[in-house]
Amino acid sequence: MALRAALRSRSGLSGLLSQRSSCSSDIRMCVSPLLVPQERNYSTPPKIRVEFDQSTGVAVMHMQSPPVNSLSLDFLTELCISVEKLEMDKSCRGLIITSAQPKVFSAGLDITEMYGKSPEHCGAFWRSVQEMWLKLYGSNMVTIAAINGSSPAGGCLMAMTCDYRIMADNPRYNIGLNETQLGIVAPFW
Ligand SMILES: CCCCCCCCCC/C=C/CC(=O)SCCNC(=O)CCNC(=O)[C@H](O)C(C)(C)COP(=O)(O)OP(=O)(O)OC[C@H]1O[C@@H](n2cnc3c(N)ncnc32)[C@H](O)[C@@H]1OP(=O)(O)O
Repeated sequence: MALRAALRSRSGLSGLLSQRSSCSSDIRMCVSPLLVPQERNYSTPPKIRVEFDQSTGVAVMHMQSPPVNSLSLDFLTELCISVEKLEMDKSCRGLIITSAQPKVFSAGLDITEMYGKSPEHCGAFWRSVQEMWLKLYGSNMVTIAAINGSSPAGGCLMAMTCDYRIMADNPRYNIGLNETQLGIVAPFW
């Protein structure tokens, strides 16, 4: 009940979704082995910003990777580490994922990760995709995708792994799986 109330409160969804076409502890990190080699590059701004409200137990994760929050290896690694850190904080019971970019929740997998890369990089990339949806789908937190923009393909996958999805009511925003149109076949898991 408290969580539901919290989600309706100022840190909740109404504010996030009202942005239609323009948006304007000490925890020891326990990072999965898959993520260890991918340390954050501190010369670039963070792609994920997390606001955790201790009083409500709800965290809001803002995806802020311009222009379209495409899911690159770096982005996914940062996202997974953020989820893991929140997961370890038992006072965090709810997670809202949303976009800080105008008009786009996430453009899906970063197309530039899919060509001209070494087999090792491709392997790491696809593992990070798998890690992302496993982490969100298996999370103990109540997870909500506040979809405040278009969310094709991998963006849709990310939303689907959450417990709840709420999408801004704007006919310009689309969501769905378009892999067949693109000629991409998701690898066997
Ligand atoms: C629980 C179940 C587990 C099993 C899972 C099985 C299912 C697997 C599904 C997961 C697989 C997913 C595959 C993919 O995700 S492939 C990526 C597919 N994505 C797309 O096709 C989206 C393409 N983009 C768009 O439609 C539009 O860009 C947009 C998101 C609607 C935004 O439109 P807008 O007009 O605002 O912006 P632009 O189109 O001008 O784009 C701005 C710049 O961003 C670059 N861009 C866009 N999308 C991507 C991308 N995906 N990767 C990399 N870069 C991207 C675009 O090129 C522009 O760059 P520029 O300014 O340099 O030109």
